[in-house]
Amino acid sequence: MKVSKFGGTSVASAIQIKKVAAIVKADPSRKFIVVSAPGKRYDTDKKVTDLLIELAIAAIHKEEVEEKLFKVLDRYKEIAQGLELDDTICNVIEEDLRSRINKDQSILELFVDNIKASGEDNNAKLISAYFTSIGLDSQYVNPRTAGLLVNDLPERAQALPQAYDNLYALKHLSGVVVFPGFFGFTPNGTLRTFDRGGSDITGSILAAAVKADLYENFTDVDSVFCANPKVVNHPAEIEEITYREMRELSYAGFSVFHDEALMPVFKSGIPVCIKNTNNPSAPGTKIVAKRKNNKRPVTGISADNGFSILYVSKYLMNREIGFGRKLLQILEEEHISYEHTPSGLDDISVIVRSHQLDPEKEARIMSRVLNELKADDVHFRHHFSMIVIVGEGMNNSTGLAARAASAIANTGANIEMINQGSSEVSLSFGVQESSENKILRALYNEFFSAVTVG
Ligand SMILES: Nc1ncnc2c1ncn2[C@@H]1O[C@H](COP(=O)(O)OP(=O)(O)O)[C@@H](O)[C@H]1O
Ligand SMILES: N[C@@H](CC(=O)OP(=O)(O)O)C(=O)O
Repeated sequence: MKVSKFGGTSVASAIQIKKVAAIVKADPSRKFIVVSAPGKRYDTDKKVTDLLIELAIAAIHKEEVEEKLFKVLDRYKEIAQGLELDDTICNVIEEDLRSRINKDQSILELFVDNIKASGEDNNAKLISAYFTSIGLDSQYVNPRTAGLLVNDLPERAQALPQAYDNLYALKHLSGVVVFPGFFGFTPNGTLRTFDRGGSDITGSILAAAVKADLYENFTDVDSVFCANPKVVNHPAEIEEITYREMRELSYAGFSVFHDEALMPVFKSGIPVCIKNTNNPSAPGTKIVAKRKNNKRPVTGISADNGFSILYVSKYLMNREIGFGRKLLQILEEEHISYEHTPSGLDDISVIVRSHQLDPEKEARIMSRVLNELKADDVHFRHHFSMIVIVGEGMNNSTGLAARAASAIANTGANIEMINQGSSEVSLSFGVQESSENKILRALYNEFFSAVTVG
């Protein structure tokens, strides 16, 4: 039995949803269908989730919401018409959305999460109605009724252990189950969404809970590529990749699969297959515990921007017991998580995602580091990208860091930071954001050109 998740691009229009139905019909073992909100139909289009965020913000600011509401409703109407569904489903969706907008706004994150989640919730209702209309025995299942329990982190919820036992019971439902991705409920009934792109997480939780044989993740590309196809021309396809490699690459910028979606299936040993809704006969990419083919040291190279560096120097830092702990504690108290901490004898840098910072926070942190840690120098630098080279074979390969550094140097770009992950499956380079794409292309040429990918 399979859990099949269809991403935003796969459910963005009536034409796409017809392809989904054909895929589901073609294989009776596809019992659990997890769906996203309608995504982009073309490059400059807006995802319904983004339209819903705009709607929620307008409501919070007491602005006129009707126009924004109709932008969302029109997407569903166009889909319903293309699928030849009558008005009933659109009326259900409009009523649902209006009731969410009229909810209490005293806790803003709760209000926004509730509106955001309607994207997948209403799409699941619509897709189930369509399946039924074409004679496919199907039912929409609500995550609350099903017991998808999560902790109380707004926009970043995580499943609670109890969720897996609750969802196991869905195995006994008849027909195809259509399940909305992206959100769950706390034990006291509060709706919480996962991180953006989090329908992948729902699919993984469900696959682990019902002990699926395979978790299929349908998207708009034939496979996971060795590098972002929007930056590198025709990158090589990856046939098989380990959970560990995929998590490193997803976290560092491969937007095709959410990094947090790997843990539930990894723990249960359920293989994942990334497939293309527009070309379902293509074999796709398998994510597995152990790869057969290890002939190349590097499996993929990813890049992501939006990083800042906190630089701290103090003479004799190496002799001071607890300096690193105190520094990280200051960040902890500002609710900032960190990515890397490369250090020298008298200095340390902390790499953080820039979206966690603002000018006041930065000023507070710098002042505390100067006053409490008596640092000689402290400052923030912004607009950095992290380029990460990943491969299970890297720990047995000599000279790889030198090859990477020289490929980067040949682009004329400066390396601001190098970090070898402790697991030795990854090597990260901090570079200026403006050099990101040319470095990614140079590294791709260094490690992949003229090599057969297995
Ligand atoms: N290394 C990669 N391999 C494949 N796709 C990638 C990679 N890096 C970025 N992408 C992008 O991820 C996109 C698919 O992810 P996403 O837009 O989240 O799809 P969905 O709508 O199915 O959730 C692809 O269209 C592709 O442009
Ligand atoms: N719709 C949500 C969740 C999601 O997973 O979407 P997608 O499958 O389009 O990445 C978002 O845009 O974040």
